[in-house]
Amino acid sequence: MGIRVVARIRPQQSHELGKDVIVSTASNAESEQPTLVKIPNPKNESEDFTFQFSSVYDHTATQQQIFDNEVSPTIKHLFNGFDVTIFAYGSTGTGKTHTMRGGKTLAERGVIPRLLSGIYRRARKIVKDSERETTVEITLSYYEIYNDKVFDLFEAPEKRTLAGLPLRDNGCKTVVVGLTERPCESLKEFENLYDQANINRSTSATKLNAASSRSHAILGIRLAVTTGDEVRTSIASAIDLAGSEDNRRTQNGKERMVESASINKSLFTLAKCVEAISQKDARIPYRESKMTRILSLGQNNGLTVMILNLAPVRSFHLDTLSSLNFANRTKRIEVREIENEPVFKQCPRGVPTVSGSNIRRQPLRPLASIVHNASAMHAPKNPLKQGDKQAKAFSVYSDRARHSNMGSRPIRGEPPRRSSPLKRPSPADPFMSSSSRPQKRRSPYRLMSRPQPGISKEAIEDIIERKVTDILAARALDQPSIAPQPETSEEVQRRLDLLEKRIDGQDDGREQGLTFLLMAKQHAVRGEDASALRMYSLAKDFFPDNKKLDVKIEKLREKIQEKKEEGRRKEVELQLVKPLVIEPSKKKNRAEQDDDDYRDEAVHGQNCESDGGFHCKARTKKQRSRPVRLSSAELGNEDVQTPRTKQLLEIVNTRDVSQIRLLKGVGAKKAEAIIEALCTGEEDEDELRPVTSLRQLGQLRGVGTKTVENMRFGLQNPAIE
Ligand SMILES: Nc1ncnc2c1ncn2[C@@H]1O[C@H](COP(=O)(O)OP(=O)(O)OP(=O)(O)O)[C@@H](O)[C@H]1O
Repeated sequence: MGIRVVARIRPQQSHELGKDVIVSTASNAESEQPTLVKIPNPKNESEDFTFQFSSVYDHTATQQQIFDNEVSPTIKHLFNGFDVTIFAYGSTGTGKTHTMRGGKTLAERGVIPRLLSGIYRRARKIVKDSERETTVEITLSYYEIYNDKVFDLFEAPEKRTLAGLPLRDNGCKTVVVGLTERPCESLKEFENLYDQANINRSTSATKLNAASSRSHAILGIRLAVTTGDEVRTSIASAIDLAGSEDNRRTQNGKERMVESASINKSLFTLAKCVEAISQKDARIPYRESKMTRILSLGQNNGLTVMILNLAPVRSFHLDTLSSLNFANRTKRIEVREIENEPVFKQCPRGVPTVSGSNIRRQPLRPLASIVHNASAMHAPKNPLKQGDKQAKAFSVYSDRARHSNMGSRPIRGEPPRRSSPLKRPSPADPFMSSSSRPQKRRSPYRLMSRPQPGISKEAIEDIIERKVTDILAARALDQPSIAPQPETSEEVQRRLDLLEKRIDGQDDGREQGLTFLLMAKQHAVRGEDASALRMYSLAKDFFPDNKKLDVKIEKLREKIQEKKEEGRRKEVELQLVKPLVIEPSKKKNRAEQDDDDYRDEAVHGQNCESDGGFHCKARTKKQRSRPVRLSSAELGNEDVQTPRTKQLLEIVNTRDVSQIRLLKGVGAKKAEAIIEALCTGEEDEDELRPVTSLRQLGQLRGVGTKTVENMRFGLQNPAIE
């Protein structure tokens, strides 16, 4: 079954009234509902391009209509175990967020709140009709991809790390490591969660949209329908993509430009993926951006609806044309109409359990028939109404019934799954395919037996890999000895699983280990020592001989222990000593410290003449308010450091935004940039490299000598202490 692409043309906005409307809709001879979008050829206005989609909605379409016709029919399939993906695509300011999220009034609510409302309604009905024998559990995750980094929208922005959440490949799909999953029992609860999370989403005003989404937002709704021992799980993904931007029109400033470049790059990669899929290329460049890595690897194994948002006016002409062309290619992608296998609560080992992190999905692939028919598609199949202008042949494609032979094709490394039982097409259900019989399962080896002329090297490798995986899977199923013993503890079982994966060569243990290391570092940077220790311990499974890791774990344990003891000691002290007693001695230390600083600066000032970049002078106490110029010795030499330099380096090496941002001339943004510069290139190592000299600090991207001078000078400010 193909991706269902529907177009929605938004109304003119107040500032567009009186402007030239160039996008129109039309119906073809067979249906009343418009299915065609018309737009003039920018090079020859007397000629129209015509694009055909499953449905087309003009400015009069209501939120209710879009939901009832395009989204509501997917709900029952979701409850039958099919994954559903609904995404809005279009250039900035065309109505994606309006369509997906919508407004606050009942009538203005968008696809997402309505979808949740429909899901809860159906869930209640199922539970009631089954007299509570069937239960439905709904869990939510919500994240954004901002500047190619993944951030959990259920977490407050202060908790974000610079690098964002890491991605991990898990079989055929990419998962976000460490994403919050929130059980959500009612629509009310959802509304609260969703509203709160949307505050965390990155939006800004641009010239083209007063509340422009600067990120791609992905809401995952996981459904687990349990009847007796059987659990049927499926996921609905509702995605509000950020809009592509022509920066000649946005007049974006520097920061918006960086976001815009990232948005455009990911959308360009999405377009390249779609192009590669429809060209049947062996390599689909989904790894070139996080958004495509997450999306193209999987959300499409089931039902997919793309809502193409368009603006009607001329100022969007080229953007609209480009979106229409993209949508035209997208609708040719076939996705497999396969439901998720139910699992059993007490399933034997070897049967995959379904959870957020291990549901297997598949990359988008074109059907052979689609490419085979590509040339036929170049000519419009649906005659236009009389009087309509003949469309440009190359831009019109028919959406009419095509069928897929892929429904029953087994997924690599997985037992064959049932294809959709929903086969009879009906106008009320746009997702039913044309065949009325359930498709037969096909042996995974059948593909192998047929000679395939002109087969590429990549295809051969792919077949070999599939064969090896099948054999390994078959072998694993034949080996009762590896079934778990009932008394095996969870921890032992986990370790056995990891070991088994490594022996089978099915998992790159190093990659997973590095992910744990990276997370450990992120926790350590945030000062969350206990979580860091847990992550390091998990990483240890992958690097059992790494002595450094042992030392790190040991040190962290000691640190946590010390902290605990310190805490206890402080508690006791607090009970015994008045806090005010501390103040005078603290002040005295500060004064002593200042004196030391001046003495050090005076000594090092003697070496200044040879330093081309920095000049320092011995100063008297009266000159304190002027920034201190630094000697080359101080800049580069780890041994010659004043207490203040040491203090500065210590602060920087905490990699703690809250501390670094307090330095003079730094602020939150620069602090983040400094930490990012410190973390760059460390992903593959298991050691944090400290900055050991001011010169090194000054060489970090975005810092420079002036900033170093300022930061160091600012240490006189008592606020730092
Ligand atoms: N169908 C519609 N009816 C009424 N107003 C609409 C409609 N579609 C969009 N709008 C209005 O147009 C403006 C831009 O819409 P929206 O913010 O949804 O665009 P967007 O595509 O999400 O933009 P960006 O990619 O920049 O986030 C908003 O003020 C929105 O209310």
